[in-house]
Amino acid sequence: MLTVTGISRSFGGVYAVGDVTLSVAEGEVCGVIGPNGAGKSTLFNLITGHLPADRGEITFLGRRVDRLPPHRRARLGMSIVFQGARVFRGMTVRENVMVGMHSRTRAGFVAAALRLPRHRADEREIAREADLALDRVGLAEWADRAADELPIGQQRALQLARALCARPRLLLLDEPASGLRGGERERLAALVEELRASGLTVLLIEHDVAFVTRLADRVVVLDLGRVIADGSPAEIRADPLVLAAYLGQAS
Ligand SMILES: Nc1ncnc2c1ncn2[C@@H]1O[C@H](COP(=O)(O)OP(=O)(O)OP(=O)(O)O)[C@@H](O)[C@H]1O
Repeated sequence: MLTVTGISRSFGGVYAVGDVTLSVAEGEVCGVIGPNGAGKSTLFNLITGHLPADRGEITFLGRRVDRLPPHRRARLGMSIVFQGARVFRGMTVRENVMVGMHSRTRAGFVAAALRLPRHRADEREIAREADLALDRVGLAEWADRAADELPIGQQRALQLARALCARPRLLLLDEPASGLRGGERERLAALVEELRASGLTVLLIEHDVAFVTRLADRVVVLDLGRVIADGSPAEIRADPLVLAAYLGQAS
């Protein structure tokens, strides 16, 4: 589904991501882990197009996408949940999911501004889709509550619902477990498992090794911008290079 070949990006002459090659197969959960500063967020931004690459190729569903802007990649089926994304205060949970869906409607901005009947029909359709997404992430009964009243774990689920409304093929999650406690982490992991079971492909970038190795079919390990290991969670846990990279950080 996704192939990244020899992608590189430097800042001030230092490679944040250097010659990284990886692929994600349809239906799998692929994890990317690495110690602080390993280049995980940079790699994520290169894949989504929020950062241009110095070199390398990215193909998605058989198409070269590395020159496309982020919204074109999104339209092809990449949906992103950014690290630490917030909810919009003063809006309900449903309205939070509806934000951003208006650009896809038939009636468009003018009809919305004038509140024409076409716009009202669009609003109903968008609300219906938002409710379906909320149901998928287990938030249906919270739809009319203020979004900022949700506990943080459910705010993460809300962000997933927003990403699902774009009907993605590939879901990119940047450190979704950060700031979550034990029980919330468990619920998020179960949710990612459910989404995978429903046919979504997931690329998961995480600092939390236990969270990734529990969920991922395959794990790619970055250190200092380079891939140092690529294999099953069991292979990764036993890899001396991986252990050294993490122990190096702890010392
Ligand atoms: N916009 C930028 N300008 C300059 N240097 C940057 C920029 N973004 C990242 N870097 C550098 O690139 C390297 C990789 O950073 P990156 O944030 O991708 O790592 P990471 O693995 O996501 O780390 P963390 O787990 O701490 O989020 C770091 O040395 C960082 O300082």
